Amino acid sequence: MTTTFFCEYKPGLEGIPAAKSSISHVDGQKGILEYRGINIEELTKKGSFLETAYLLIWDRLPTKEELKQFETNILYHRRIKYRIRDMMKCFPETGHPMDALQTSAAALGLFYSRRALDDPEYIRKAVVRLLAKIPTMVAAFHQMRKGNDPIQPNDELDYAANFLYMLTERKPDPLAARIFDVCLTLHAEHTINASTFSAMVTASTLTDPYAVIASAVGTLAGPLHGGANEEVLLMLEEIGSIENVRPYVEKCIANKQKIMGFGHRVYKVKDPRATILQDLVKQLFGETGQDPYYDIAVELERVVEENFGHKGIYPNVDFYSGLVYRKLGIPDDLFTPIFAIARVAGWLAHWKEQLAVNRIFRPTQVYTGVHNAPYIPIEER
Ligand SMILES: CC(=O)SCCNC(=O)CCNC(=O)[C@H](O)C(C)(C)COP(=O)(O)OP(=O)(O)OC[C@H]1O[C@@H](n2cnc3c(N)ncnc32)[C@H](O)[C@@H]1OP(=O)(O)O
Ligand SMILES: O=C([O-])CC(=O)C(=O)O
Repeated sequence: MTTTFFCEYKPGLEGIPAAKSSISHVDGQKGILEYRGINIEELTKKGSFLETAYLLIWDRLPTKEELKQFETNILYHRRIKYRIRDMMKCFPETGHPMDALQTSAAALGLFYSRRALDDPEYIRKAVVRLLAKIPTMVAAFHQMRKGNDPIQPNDELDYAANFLYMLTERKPDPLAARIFDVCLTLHAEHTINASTFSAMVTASTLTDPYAVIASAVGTLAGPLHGGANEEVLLMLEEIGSIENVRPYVEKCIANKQKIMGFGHRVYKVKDPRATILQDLVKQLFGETGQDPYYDIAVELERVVEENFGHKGIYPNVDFYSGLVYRKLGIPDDLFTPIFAIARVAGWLAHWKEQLAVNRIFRPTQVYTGVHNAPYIPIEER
């Protein structure tokens, strides 16, 4: 029997619509990103991360009372069960925090997996629990791998400030907390990227939301996606000086090696989030002094544009974020977990949207193997 294919096979599903969504929109030619129609520049200037999460998940900006209630609910659920802490204590301290996060997010399902997906209250609680507990789990693993007890959430601090506090046990200064909150808003959502697609595929089987988030965390970790933010700093260190930028780019061209933090499936101009993040690094110079890696990054952007601009290869969101986090005193291997903390908002919005119109994802493939192959007994192979 022959199978008819109605559309051309596209590696990486480039340009193939796999869903309808009203959550966010990217104009890759003009460099515009909107969440529920609101431009990202506007949201980062005027809004907060939790307000943005509410907007993404419930399709409108919250009223003052709704936002207060949402923030209070999240604050109330920030602690994690001692059994999850004990489980995390057994993780190898040399393990990557993204692996620790994926495992811990999945473990939440052991406690809360009722799967009442048609119950709005179940959905609301899952949203609150995941947004509340993921940062606590990231910070707890960070403390425990250093041999410390986890630092309990501080009820006087908001979402962003509390995360920074749980990393250091020091209340961050208001500018640092505000900049971190802007970073979370910037990373909260980005249409049907790889990790969101992963979340949607997992959601489409009607499994529990903890499995949805765990699968998305695993996908985000890769160096072609969220994991690139950590790789960028390694690359800047390897380059080491402004003079080495051009030889480094030439070496990448000769070896057909990707330059981390550059290129995007959708943007053919500079990612608008990279522009905002670059401004944030510069703002932090006022507080913590210049950074030699920033100068290398700027030169790298110039040389990459010179060589690859014609191909539409410009900095993406992962290029400048690590420099901001370093200025905030955050260790490099927490950069991608921080991306995950923010992206939980977008993943949950897509989970909810998927459930409303669900049909299991089950694409087709172009079979390239043989037929009627003989079974050769093991002694004859
Ligand atoms: C949050 C995020 O996920 S943002 C992306 C983070 N990832 C990175 O920064 C890793 C580096 N970038 C990349 O690997 C890619 O640009 C991706 C994965 C982001 C997008 O991949 P795709 O859309 O599949 O583009 P693809 O890899 O096919 O590249 C298209 C062309 O641009 C080139 N190219 C793309 N990105 C880069 C790069 N960073 N450095 C050098 N060349 C690049 C490719 O070599 C290819 O060239 P060719 O047509 O001559 O063969
Ligand atoms: O959209 C993409 O493919 C990757 C990206 O920038 C994101 O997930 O933020």
